[in-house]
Amino acid sequence: MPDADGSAQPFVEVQEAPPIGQFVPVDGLVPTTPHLAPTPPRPLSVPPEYFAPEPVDETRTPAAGPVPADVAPEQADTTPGAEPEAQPAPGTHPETGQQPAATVPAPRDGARPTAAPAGTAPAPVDAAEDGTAFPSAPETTDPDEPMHAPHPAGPTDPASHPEQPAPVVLVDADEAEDLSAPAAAADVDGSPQPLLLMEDPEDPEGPGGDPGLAEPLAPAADTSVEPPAPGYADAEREAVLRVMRERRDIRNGFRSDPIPHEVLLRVLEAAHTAPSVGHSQPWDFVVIRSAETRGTMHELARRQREAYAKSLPKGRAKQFKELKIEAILDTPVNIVVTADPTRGGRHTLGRHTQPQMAPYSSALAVENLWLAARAEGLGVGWVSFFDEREMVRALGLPEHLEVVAYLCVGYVDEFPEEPELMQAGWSKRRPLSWVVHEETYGRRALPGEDPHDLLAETVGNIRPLDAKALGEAWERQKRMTKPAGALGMLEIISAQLSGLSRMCPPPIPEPAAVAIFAGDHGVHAQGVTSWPQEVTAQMVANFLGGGAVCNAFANQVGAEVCVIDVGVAGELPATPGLLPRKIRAGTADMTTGPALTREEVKAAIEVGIETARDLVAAGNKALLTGEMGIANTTASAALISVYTDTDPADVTGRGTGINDEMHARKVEVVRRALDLHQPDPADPIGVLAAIGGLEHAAMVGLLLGGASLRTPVILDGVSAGAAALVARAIAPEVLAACIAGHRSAEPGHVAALNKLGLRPLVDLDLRLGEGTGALLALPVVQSAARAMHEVATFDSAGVTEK
Ligand SMILES: O=C(O)c1ccc[n+]([C@@H]2O[C@H](COP(=O)([O-])O)[C@@H](O)[C@H]2O)c1
Ligand SMILES: Cc1cc2nc[nH]c2cc1C
Repeated sequence: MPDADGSAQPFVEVQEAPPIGQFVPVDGLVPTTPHLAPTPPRPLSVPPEYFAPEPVDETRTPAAGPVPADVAPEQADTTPGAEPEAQPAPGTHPETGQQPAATVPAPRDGARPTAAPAGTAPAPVDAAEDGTAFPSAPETTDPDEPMHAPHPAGPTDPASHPEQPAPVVLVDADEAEDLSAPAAAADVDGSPQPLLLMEDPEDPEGPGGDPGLAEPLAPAADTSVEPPAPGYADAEREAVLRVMRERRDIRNGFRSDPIPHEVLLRVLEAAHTAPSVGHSQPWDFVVIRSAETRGTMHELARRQREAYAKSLPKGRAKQFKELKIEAILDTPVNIVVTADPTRGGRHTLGRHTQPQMAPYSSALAVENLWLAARAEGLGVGWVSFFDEREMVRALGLPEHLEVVAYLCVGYVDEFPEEPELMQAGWSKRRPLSWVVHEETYGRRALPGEDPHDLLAETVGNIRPLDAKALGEAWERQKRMTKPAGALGMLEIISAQLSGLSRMCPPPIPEPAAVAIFAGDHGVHAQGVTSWPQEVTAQMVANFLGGGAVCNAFANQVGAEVCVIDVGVAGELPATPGLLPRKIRAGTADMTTGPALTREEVKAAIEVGIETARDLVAAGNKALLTGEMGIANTTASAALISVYTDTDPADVTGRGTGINDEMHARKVEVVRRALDLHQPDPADPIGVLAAIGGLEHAAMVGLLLGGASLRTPVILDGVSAGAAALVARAIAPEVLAACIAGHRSAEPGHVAALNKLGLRPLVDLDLRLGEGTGALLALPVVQSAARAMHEVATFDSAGVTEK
């Protein structure tokens, strides 16, 4: 198939060469399974504006030799019953030529799912091996290092192949990248971002507040005459930066050596020079050495620890159990840092409108103390497992004081290179580029760089599966004590997880979080559902209260439930667990005009990307899609009709349950909307704006965000399927991260999965949404990864191979 410029695209003639985890229906061949054979690289089918020019990176190793020889060729040789000219079916096991035993449910339209030929040309091996699934500086401990640029593949006009016949590059023929690289790409549609003006941050000290600068501020110097005040010499500056970089919150490895008085004095003096609101210096430091007092405090912390552990999802609680969270008894000195909110009297400068400036000031004293302690070789651990009032009483502190910190201080065996919580896999460091905004919130740019578009940056960081890790996964499966191919689809999933994470065995996808995006739909006015619109908000309250099916399933599998209001019509009260990210209060009626503006679509996609970032940075190793939105199966049907080129009658289902009359109307509503907008599948943002929902757009963002962070995303039902089609139109390689959790009873979902070439793991006629099908599939995915870690090899177990 020629590209827009007439040049031939590799693979396109290979029908639907499906990405990993995919099958493609082609008449005559059953069953179908995902396909992991490496395919040669091809240009990305992504709009050119998604990519910045690739800078030359001298440090990159050129792509090396082919994938282990047995991966692709064996498939071709051993596929049983193949037509002479036929290529092996996708998902054919590279070792045995077998396909998983489970059959794929036949699409409801009667088409039989079949295999597509695999692209079998050897793929170059990914040269770098950083083994880091998270994109923040995998090759360096500095998260703020400048980062690699977007994928070097040349841009390709998506309009040239609007149906995206899935010639997706599965295997990363490129290099491992530091995904925190700022992508200096243009805005997706070139439209300017809305600007918000921000005030300058207030100086916490107020004018002239620093004790060392007590004189009134001099008028600004004439820079043409006087040079500015000097900074520190290079070595001194480096020492200051080093102490900040190497400060750690220490819980392990404390020693009992006493701290000399002069050392502790220097540390407390440093704390006492901290900036403070209105120069009020609201802190006091209570130095505790007594074993009895420390014992009392240890007991208080132990009780709080238990209460916190009980509040955690099981997946997290398991991890938490392994963590040491305080060293009260292991350290010779504990220091309580307090804030006196009354210090300085009622007219304390700067505290008038912001009373919280008093404890903030004491927190700055804590940081000073911490840095000075690090420079002395002293470790500090800040313990916050206390009920503050309980602690005030236990320590006999004056009742008007606030406790800001309880610090455990002592000499240590060593200072870990990374925060202990990172080392334990509890969390990940957020790159600096995620948090620096230029002038207005959302215009992300590091100093000296042009602002970059979040969507473009995310798309630029999505990579195909890593060939080396994929090859290692197949090799390992060959050596595991089981007949080759005996784990069927799970072998494919575990290979996908290896290729995605670039690690073999892959990380076990636990803890996991389901992100439930909630939004309302203007098309509700057309009578396409029998449920009132307010049920969306009511069900959100139910999710947050823990009373919905998704909560029961999440409890069962130990996942966290995270609810995001991206467009609920009504106001939702602030509640723990709810992320208020409303872009607008429901979409407009797509039968009378566009459902959304392009800007709203982009904003909702960004909500999804940010959600992925937050959940992954918080330590989640799998993301699950969920949604809630009365009438959203109408929008899903419209999206699926566009991306599968199927008549609305074949992809419009009964959603929450409707009678024949309402169903006929729903089909006509979808048809009318498509007639009105004539959506162009090559313009995914435009498609979402015309007929999509806010939760669909946010799920697109979650998928892209998850893929860019090399984190698996388990898809739920019909709306997730619709979102995956849109996400693939934006970035075909997004499918490397996607796992179809289940098959919904909605006919559109089957069409979507067929088009995506994804095989669902669970097929139980569910039609609920809210992440339930994805949650049921989670243990299957986790089992696939765990088998790679725990199953013995023929050698190690002394089992004879055949
Ligand atoms: O995920 C599915 O496959 C699915 C199938 C049918 C219904 N739903 C849920 O039901 C709601 C939409 O249904 P409806 O009939 O109001 O369009 C929405 O909240 C979805 O989460 C979800
Ligand atoms: C009760 C109810 C629960 C849901 N969960 C997801 N979509 C839903 C729709 C309804 C109507």
